[in-house]
Amino acid sequence: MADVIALASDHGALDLRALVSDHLKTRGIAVLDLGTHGPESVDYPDFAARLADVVHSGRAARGILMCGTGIGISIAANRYAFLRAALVHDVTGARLCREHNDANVLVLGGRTTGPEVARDCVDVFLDTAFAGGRHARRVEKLGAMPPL
Ligand SMILES: O=C(CO)[C@H](O)[C@H](O)COP(=O)(O)O
Repeated sequence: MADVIALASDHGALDLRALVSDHLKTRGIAVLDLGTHGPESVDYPDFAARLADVVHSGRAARGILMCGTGIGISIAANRYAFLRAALVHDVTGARLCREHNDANVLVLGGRTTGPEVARDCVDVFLDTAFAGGRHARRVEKLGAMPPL
């Protein structure tokens, strides 16, 4: 289901995740919401793992992750070799993470990024293609990096 976008966050980005979900649905994009579904304190690695599972199984091609800053959940997501998760704070980052890094996961901070910027970042992330060329060689090297 290449058109499905998976979403997941911890409690630090509940409002932003709801906003992003609504925005995606307004664009006609199918959303697979992986939680968290309440305000209780949870652990962001668990939600990166949920998203990794659905991307790995092919239930979603791309995802958007959020935590308070986006930092912890991006660290967690990038433990999975098939995820290229980019923590972004502006539309330039959202564009370049697609053009240069072929990022398949956008990461936003629920406590650091406002709604307008977040919506713009989502749109640019979804609408920008990987540029390939010299960047393809580098992305291939990312995928081939052995664990030490
Ligand atoms: O941003 C985060 C990780 O990078 C988390 O959302 C944040 O650390 C959660 O903090 P707290 O338990 O104090 O709500």
